[in-house]
Amino acid sequence: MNNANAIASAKDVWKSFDQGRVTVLQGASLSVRPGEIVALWGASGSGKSTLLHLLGGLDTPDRGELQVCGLDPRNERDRLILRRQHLGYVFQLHNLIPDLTVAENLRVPALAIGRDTSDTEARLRSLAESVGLSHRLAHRIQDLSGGERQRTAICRALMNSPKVLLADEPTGSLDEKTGETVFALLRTLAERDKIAVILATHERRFAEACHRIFRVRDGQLSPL
Ligand SMILES: Nc1ncnc2c1ncn2[C@@H]1O[C@H](COP(=O)(O)OP(=O)(O)OP(=O)(O)O)[C@@H](O)[C@H]1O
Repeated sequence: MNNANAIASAKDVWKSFDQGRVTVLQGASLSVRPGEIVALWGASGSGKSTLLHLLGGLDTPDRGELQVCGLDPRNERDRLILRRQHLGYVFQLHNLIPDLTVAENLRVPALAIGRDTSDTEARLRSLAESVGLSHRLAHRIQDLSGGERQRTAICRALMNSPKVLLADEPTGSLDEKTGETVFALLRTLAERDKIAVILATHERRFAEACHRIFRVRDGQLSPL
């Protein structure tokens, strides 16, 4: 693929932990276009989360190049812009604030960038509607089902209209049917809103339902 069309890319990325004793990524490369959902598929411990963390600027590589929305996640200033405006994260454990309501959780990212209140309210209502959560906006997270929590987490990740969504085993804590619903939602959002979704999963069936699969093995990524 022509890297010029990539909204996110990694080139020959290396990452080790424990003063180099554990080498996880050994020349990993990928590129992702807007509107596609791409799977990082591999066994537990293969380095899927590590790569997502590097792309999201949550950690830095030992070497190699990274690009997300034309910015460099290795650079502190770019990282801040990426986190606030261009990137959304969805994790296996949703990381929502349990005592707050769905609507209150969704306001958090908008508050962080000082978004206008009426704009925020319109956005959260439209997102909640698109994932079937309109009737839950006033409910606290702790009173929701696992699937509803994960759908809330997806909405929260989308509040600031990111161009790239990093999803780390987002279906991992859900039962089979709910997992499928959440996955289908991510795929629809990618296609409808032209968001690039990078999905880490060890489940082959979800990987196969993505537009493209990168197998993560021996520290490298190979397209399947
Ligand atoms: N901060 C860290 N310090 C030391 N080792 C780490 C650290 N983060 C990750 N690792 C190790 O790197 C390897 C890859 O971890 P990573 O979480 O990226 O794998 P994964 O493919 O996402 O696995 P899973 O599917 O189980 O989440 C593992 O062996 C893990 O123990």
